[in-house]
Amino acid sequence: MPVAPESAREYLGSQFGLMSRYVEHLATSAISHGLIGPRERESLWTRHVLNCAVLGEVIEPAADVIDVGSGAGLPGMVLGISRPDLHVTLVEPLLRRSNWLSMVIEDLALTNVTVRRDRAEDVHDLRADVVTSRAVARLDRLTGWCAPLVRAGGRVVAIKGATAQEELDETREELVALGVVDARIAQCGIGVVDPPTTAVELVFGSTTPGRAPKTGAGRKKQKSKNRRRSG
Ligand SMILES: C[S@@+](CC[C@H](N)C(=O)[O-])C[C@H]1O[C@@H](n2cnc3c(N)ncnc32)[C@H](O)[C@@H]1O
Repeated sequence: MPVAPESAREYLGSQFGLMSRYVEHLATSAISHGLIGPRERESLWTRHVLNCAVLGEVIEPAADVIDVGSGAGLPGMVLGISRPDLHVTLVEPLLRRSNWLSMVIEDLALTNVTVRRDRAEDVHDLRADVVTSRAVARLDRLTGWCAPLVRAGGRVVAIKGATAQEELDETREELVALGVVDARIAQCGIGVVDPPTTAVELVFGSTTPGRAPKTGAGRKKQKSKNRRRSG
């Protein structure tokens, strides 16, 4: 099994044992099922688990979290394990991945993590204080999917690489149109992971965010529907 760095033991405290079991699943069945590349095996603890666990630094106690595009549970499963106070829903559309996630939840007996097999944009009945994601889509597209899942005053927290600021600058207009009232970049895990994890935090206003405005054909369809209704 991949050897955990000392910082993992210190950082995770009482949750270290459970996280080690999750890493065992990542290093075995997640690789054999093609959810994680075999070359990632030696860096599971640093590039994946700790990189995601430190995101907990910007998530308030007992928050409801939706993780969009969880894949092998990154960052959602890691947050659910490292922070048992959170209630986490993993949204993942692919059957093989969502089945694997359910199997891990059962094996670890996690009562605060559930899986929803769906695309984020097709989820209409869930809202959370924080919507997380890593490596799923560019910020404007991702926010279009995530905004309807955020409670009024809540946040999207997306792990991004070194280009976070550039992506934020390029998409600012679209983000404002989607209801974002404040955007900032957080460095998480200073002294725990090197480099620290860069996260973009998008704060939504006090009114509930809606779906992305319809364009072209969608708008026309809606107009003619309205005409039929009023006629
Ligand atoms: C590159 S993987 C990243 C997985 C994981 N977040 C990580 O960092 O390792 C992207 C994941 O997003 C999922 N995905 C793609 N489109 C999605 C959508 N519209 N809604 C939710 N998940 C989506 C894919 O199935 C895939 O598991």
